[in-house]
Amino acid sequence: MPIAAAHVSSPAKVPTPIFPAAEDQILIRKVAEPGGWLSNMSPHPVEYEGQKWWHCEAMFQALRYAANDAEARDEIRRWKSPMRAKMVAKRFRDRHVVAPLSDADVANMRLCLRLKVSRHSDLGRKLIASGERPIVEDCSSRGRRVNNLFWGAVRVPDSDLPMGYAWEGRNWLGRLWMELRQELRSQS
Ligand SMILES: Nc1c(N[C@@H]2O[C@H](COP(=O)(O)O)[C@@H](O)[C@H]2O)[nH]c(=O)[nH]c1=O
Repeated sequence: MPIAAAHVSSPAKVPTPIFPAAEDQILIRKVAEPGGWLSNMSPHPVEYEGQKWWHCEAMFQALRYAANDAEARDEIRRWKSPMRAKMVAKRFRDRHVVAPLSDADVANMRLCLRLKVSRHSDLGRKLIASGERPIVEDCSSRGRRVNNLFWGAVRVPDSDLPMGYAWEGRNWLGRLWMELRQELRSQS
């Protein structure tokens, strides 16, 4: 699927959703933690249009740059450390053709997750085996920043709820994983 150069748009100015925490939820936090295989920082290489990426994070960050912006894309692709790739990507941010947190950014994230499970079939099986468990990128320790509230969610204490807290955030990463799980299940 070719990636069209997308155009800069801002995320919709609508209130951030609040949703319940569930006892059986899978949390995406650090790679070494149980849900870490769902993180874009996990060491699962992906391939796209003949190029190999060490992890989804680098590919995702690079897709914000034009396909012919070799300087940005190649520099991001060099780094085996996902945090390093993410930080290096920021150097070129004035050349973004895909605006962070835009619809095109979400579409790119969807593509990264698909490539990850298509190359690592064990992850696809693990995803299906997770049944209906909600998947949430837990960004609580990183604070209420706009990107955290977009890709993930943060805990909001609420002593009236069974878990003692709810989530605030759009949780796009978790939602895209749940969408892919549904799709894989319907194909299996
Ligand atoms: N910001 C962050 C993580 N969040 C990840 O960063 C990506 C979004 O990048 P951006 O929109 O540029 O902030 C996306 O993969 C999201 O899941 N993860 C981490 O371990 N540590 C971080 O500090």
